[in-house]
Amino acid sequence: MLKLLSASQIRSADAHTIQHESIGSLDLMERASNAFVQKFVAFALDRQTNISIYCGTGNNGGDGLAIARILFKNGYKNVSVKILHFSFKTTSDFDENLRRLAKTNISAEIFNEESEFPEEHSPILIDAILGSGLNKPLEGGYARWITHLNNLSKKVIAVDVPTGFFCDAPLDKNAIVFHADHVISFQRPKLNFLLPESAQFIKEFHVVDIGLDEHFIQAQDSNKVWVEENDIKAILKPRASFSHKGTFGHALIIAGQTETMGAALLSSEACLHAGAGLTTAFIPEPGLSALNARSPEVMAILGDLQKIEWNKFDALGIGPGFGVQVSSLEVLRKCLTHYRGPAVYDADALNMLAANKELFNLLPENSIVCPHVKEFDRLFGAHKNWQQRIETMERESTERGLIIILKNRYSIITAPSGVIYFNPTGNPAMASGGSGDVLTGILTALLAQGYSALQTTIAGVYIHGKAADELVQERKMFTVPARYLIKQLPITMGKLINSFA
Ligand SMILES: NC(=O)C1=CN([C@@H]2O[C@H](COP(=O)(O)OP(=O)(O)OC[C@H]3O[C@@H](n4cnc5c(N)ncnc54)[C@H](O)[C@@H]3O)[C@@H](O)[C@H]2O)[C@@H](O)CC1
Ligand SMILES: Nc1ncnc2c1ncn2[C@@H]1O[C@H](COP(=O)(O)OP(=O)(O)O)[C@@H](O)[C@H]1O
Ligand SMILES: [K+]
Repeated sequence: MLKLLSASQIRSADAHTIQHESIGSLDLMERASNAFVQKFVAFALDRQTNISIYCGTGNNGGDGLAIARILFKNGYKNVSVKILHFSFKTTSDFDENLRRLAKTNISAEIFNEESEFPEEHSPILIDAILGSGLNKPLEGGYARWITHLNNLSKKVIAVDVPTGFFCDAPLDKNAIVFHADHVISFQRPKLNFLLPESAQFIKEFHVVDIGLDEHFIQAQDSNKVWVEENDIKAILKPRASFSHKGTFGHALIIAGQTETMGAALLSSEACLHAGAGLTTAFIPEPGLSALNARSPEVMAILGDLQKIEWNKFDALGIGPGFGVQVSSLEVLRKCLTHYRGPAVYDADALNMLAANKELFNLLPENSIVCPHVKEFDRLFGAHKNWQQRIETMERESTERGLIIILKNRYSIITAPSGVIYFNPTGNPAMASGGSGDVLTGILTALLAQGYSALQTTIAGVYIHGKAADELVQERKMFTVPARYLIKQLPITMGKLINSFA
């Protein structure tokens, strides 16, 4: 897991690295600029392309000057620099890079706040005006210039952070920000990149390593972490030689109504594919032939609550397509009063918990709840922004001992320990009904196999997104309907098993 840092912690990591690694700040800037260019080159632009680099006079601007020089050295001969000299203050590394730039043939023009906007013929703009040093919303000359540059509708690649974009403070949707097609950011993703409010400012971000001291970073006081593939490899265990279906637990999926039987089929089929030893689906009778036709491996209990032997099951997943009518509520109540094992609460189970707060208070510790944003707000009340939601889930997880997954592009997981996990996998090809039902199946399967609730959640959310990423990257699928996701699960999980663990 990688600790996520605030802008000021990154600044400390910069300073620490400079102090303890016998590297000067200028060399660190050169390293950062080289890392930027290496990523930039991978975009495979024609080297004849005109590129305008807009620089401020701080260290982000210093990066921009160094990037101009390094791009030029890499064969990009049509690079020009425009310096927005709006402040008397310059940093020494900016000054030194300006001296270095003067020794090249790269054209550089200087503008002040009142300057007329120059003609802009380059299709590519690099934003090195302001970076993580932003300390207040843009106004005056910066606001005027950024509004103008946005109106040009060029391709924009930002250095570290787009100008005007706060890394940590809640984003204002009316903020003036230099809209970026790509951000090439240093060392760590910034918190706000991971939240949906950033989408109006940033299309895609990339993180490049600039060699800051990782021991120092990992020792910082931050409760936010970025999950990595190795974390999942450390969780998932290979299947032992003499194992049998009993080894991998019996999962009960409670889902589906006549009109939403698909949700029950998807979640129970996902449970099967994610490795539960036995899967039983509690469904209404009209779904039986569909279940048998689709997943003959899955057993069924038809509609009658009395038939459920609660202590027979090692894991429970309840909610997908289940409805919120009286009979469903009765089943949910029975789960909360009669079942003591690990469980996943999703979809309609969450809607019923939202409407019946006394039941929500019965959720045992270490239960997993996995709302999407609407379910989340139904459960915990309306929120103004995603940072508020993170605060709520952190508080609810620690106070109630729950594991909460707030599903999104970068799904957020909070644990009773107070740690907040950000999941890196997943993509917009998954954005269609049924994807969440698959996640419930995966989580229930992992619980049945004996993984702890936290291990289950971190691994399950990762595997879910990773399966979709593989289908998009390897099979070039434009959309990933849930049933394709299910078929991919054993393959994705197979790749994540470390057989020497
Ligand atoms: N040694 C280091 O600290 C390194 C820094 N790097 C770069 O340095 C950047 C941070 O540099 P700086 O701290 O110099 O800051 P910036 O270059 O982001 O900003 C420059 C200055 O502008 C002023 N400012 C902030 N918000 C403003 C606003 N709304 N209106 C007007 N002025 C405003 C502040 O005084 C700030 O220090 C990073 O984003 C990264 O690009 C990299 O070169 C890596 C190494
Ligand atoms: N743009 C996206 N990027 C990454 N993951 C996505 C995206 N859109 C949807 N997903 C994932 O798909 C799932 C959708 O869940 P949910 O909204 O509950 O769907 P449903 O209830 O229709 O099955 C979540 O796990 C979510 O993280
Ligand atoms: K920038």
